[in-house]
Amino acid sequence: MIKHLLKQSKQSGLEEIEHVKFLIISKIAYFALIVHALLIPAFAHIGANMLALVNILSVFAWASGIFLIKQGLTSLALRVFCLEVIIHAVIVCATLGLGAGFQFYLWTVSCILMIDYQLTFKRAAFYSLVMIATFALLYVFFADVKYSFAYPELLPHVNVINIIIAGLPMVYGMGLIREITLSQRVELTDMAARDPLTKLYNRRFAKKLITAAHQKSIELESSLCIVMADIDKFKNINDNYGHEKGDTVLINVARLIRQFIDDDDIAVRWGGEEFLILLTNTDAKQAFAKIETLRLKIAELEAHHEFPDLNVTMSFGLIEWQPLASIEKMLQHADEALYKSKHAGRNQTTVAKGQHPAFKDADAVN
Ligand SMILES: Nc1nc2c(ncn2[C@@H]2O[C@H](COP(=O)(O)OP(=O)(O)OP(=O)(O)O)[C@@H](O)[C@H]2O)c(=O)[nH]1
Repeated sequence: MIKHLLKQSKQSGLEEIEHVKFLIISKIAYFALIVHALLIPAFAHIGANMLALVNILSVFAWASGIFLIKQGLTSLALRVFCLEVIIHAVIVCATLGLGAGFQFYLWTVSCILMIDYQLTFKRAAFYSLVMIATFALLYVFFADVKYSFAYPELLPHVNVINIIIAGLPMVYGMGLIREITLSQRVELTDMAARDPLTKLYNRRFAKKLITAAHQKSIELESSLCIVMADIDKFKNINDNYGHEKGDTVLINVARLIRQFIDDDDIAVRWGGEEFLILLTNTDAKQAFAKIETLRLKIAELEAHHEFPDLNVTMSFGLIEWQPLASIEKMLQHADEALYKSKHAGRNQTTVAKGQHPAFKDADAVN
């Protein structure tokens, strides 16, 4: 239920909490309105006419609150509900005694007040403490009030029902805060790990992933390839078609790379128009074939009706990771291979010198 509500809410952060709170409070308000309306004949039936009258006022208070919620004044509605609950709890306890359990709603209200973000923390805490003090004072002043109406045998059941109904919003509220906190933590971790434009991993975060993938490849004795990739003449794209189009090209290239790699592979926005791809379980020969396919796909990418003459190509440099070599050394070799691709005319893939038997005779494979 909580997850369902969170999914309904598209906002993030405090707005998300406010929106979910709005959904919950709306539901609770309708529920309370119906319960209070049903209690009017019930109280009249047991002879507690005063309570029946109070319940009419309560129905009016809950209906006003619902109206305020519909006007977008959720926080004000919340305060109306809190006031209603306090006054009602005190009057009911003074009339029926504490055995019916209506005093427990004060605890519910004290929790709800703490998640009213329009109140400062100090003020919310103060009001909550007033609720708890009121709860304690009820035991001081009304401990001796005896139930003197019809159906006394039902009192323990009413007590249990009130305890459960009063407790549910507290458990529900804690569950809600827990889910929101968890989902926001995941969101924040993801935001810290990814480049906002391309949604690929950013360089800082990727280093951890690359190190972990390297360790794993050593343990499994599997091959691992580092590929450095750079969009050709990207400055010209910006200059000729505008920075926004340049951004779109970056997004489209990143999407293609993401679609192209396997689940265990890692794609990183390494710099402005430079990307790093880590291909796991892949030797240099396989990586070369794979990257060549990607290169051709990228060259087909920007047949854009708006800019029919816009060609996007990429140059690549790749190296198979020698298990004992450092990440810095491997990145340096992959960069050198990329530089060779650029130097040899761009839109090509170069395998770093002497890195794999399949390429042992070649300085570079273009
Ligand atoms: N639109 C856009 N441009 C960016 C972004 N980051 C970097 N750039 C631009 O990318 C361009 C990179 O240009 P250069 O490093 O000269 O390289 P190049 O034009 O791609 O030439 P070669 O790499 O030699 O093929 C610069 O003009 C940067 O302003 C970005 O996030 N969006």
